[in-house]
Amino acid sequence: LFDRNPVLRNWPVVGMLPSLLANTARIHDWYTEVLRACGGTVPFKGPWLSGLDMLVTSDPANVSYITSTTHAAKYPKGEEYREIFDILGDGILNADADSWRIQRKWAHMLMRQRRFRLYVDRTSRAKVGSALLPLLDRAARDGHALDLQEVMQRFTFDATCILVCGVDPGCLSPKFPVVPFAKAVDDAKEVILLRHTVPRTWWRLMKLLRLGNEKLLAEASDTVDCCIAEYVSARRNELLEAKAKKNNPDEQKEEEKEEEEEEEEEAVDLLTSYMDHEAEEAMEKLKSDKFLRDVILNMLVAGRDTTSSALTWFFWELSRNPHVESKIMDELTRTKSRYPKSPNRVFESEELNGLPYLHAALCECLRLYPSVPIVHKSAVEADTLPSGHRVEPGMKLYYCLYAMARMEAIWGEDCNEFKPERWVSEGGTRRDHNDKFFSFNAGPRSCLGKGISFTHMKMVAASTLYNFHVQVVPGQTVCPRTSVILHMKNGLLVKLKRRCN
Ligand code: HEM
Repeated sequence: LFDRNPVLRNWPVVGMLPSLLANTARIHDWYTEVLRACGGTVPFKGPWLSGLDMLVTSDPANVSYITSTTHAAKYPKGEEYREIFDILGDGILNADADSWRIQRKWAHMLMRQRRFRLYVDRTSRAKVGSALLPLLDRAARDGHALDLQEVMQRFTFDATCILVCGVDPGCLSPKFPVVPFAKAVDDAKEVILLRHTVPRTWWRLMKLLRLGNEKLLAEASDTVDCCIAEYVSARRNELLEAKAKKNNPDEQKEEEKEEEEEEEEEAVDLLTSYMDHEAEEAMEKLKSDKFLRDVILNMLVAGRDTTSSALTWFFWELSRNPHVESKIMDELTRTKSRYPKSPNRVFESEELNGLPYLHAALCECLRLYPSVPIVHKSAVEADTLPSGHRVEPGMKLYYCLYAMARMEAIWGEDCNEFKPERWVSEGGTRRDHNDKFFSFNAGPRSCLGKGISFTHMKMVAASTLYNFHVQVVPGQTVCPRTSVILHMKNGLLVKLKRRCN
């Protein structure tokens, strides 16, 4: 089949690698074409003895199987993934087995606490009101074009840093400053992508010698370590001071008085939650500097680019579907602001819960543009997938979510269209797409930040749309970049116009 298949040819010795290399620049669309032509699952053959063989699938039955509670342990991230993403240390994104289980348990517990959820609501609202809207307002008054992708990346870097470590790095300032921490994370991402395209022995050698891209990665890693160490030590000192105050009866009384006056419920970032947790004994290992460094970096990586990618594609789709924008505006204008005289309306988290059409439009955006377009797994034992394909121990498995969204057999003839109605039911949002919507992964390794990301996305989308009309500058080529995250290749230039509400 493959030898005759025009989209994926299996050559002697080099296998299917030439086809892959020829299509790297449009990898997601190419995988879509290949998977359509091959019925949804295809064994990819790399060059002989290269270890590049893998099974690529967009079959929802396979993905449900691989991610299910019963089978997930047979399909971990694996050693190779851990080595490529070594900058993530032993963090949750990189971990398997017991290490993953313990981290997942604690992260899940701390992220579900009311004080953390309050912190997410308050800080994202504050960031939208104090940084995002003023920046858009200035661009609207000056009439100059902005790269919306850059704006969204800067917003989510700050917002995620704030909720993870309680520090605002100030990326989203009018002059778009270079923030070493953010730059280091970006540099690391680029080099990690390149590691996927060269033989392992080659980049291992470069790493050992600290040469070329590997030198850049090593420097980025040093910067990340340095910045996080500062955050951790600052927070430790603050907590020590707070504890000392608590032990001093006079100061404690003063504090209680202040707290009564403020009458605001406590809200804290994730780092403080880890350090301040009552189960001191059990948490001792989890409070080490190395552990906290890995938690911070993994959460930051998990939360930042995923949310900004979704928001950028969302505004692009609205510009192509004005009827969807009108429906969202209808929904937004039906809600009443508590501060009608404020020049920039920032939505409150309670208001965001009552916007089913906006929710549906964001789900539809994540269906067509899954922020993580390809998810990697590796098999630990022999198995047969629901599609009938055989899996061997050590085999790599890729599931392509971008391709899955574009399969008529899965989403119907209109699969390529942006249709929020797919997600609307009489009672609100439809829940019956769980068997084919995997943008937040599924099963025991499903995304822990889904709720946070919806808070961020809705806060940004509602507040931006309510105050401004976002006009995409015509004549741009909009397509995905070849990256582990579904960024736009050339960014998205927009102009803003203030709305008269
Ligand atoms: C639109 C936004 C987001 C999308 C589409 C998304 C998607 C995903 C996906 C596909 C995975 C599985 C990745 C894999 O196994 O390789 C994942 C895992 C994860 N996500 Fe998200 N994510 C988003 C936002 C966030 C945010 C804001 C946070 C937290 C700040 C977060 C925290 C995590 C964590 C901790 C995991 C690892 C879970 C585990 O392995 O047990 N995510 N996410």
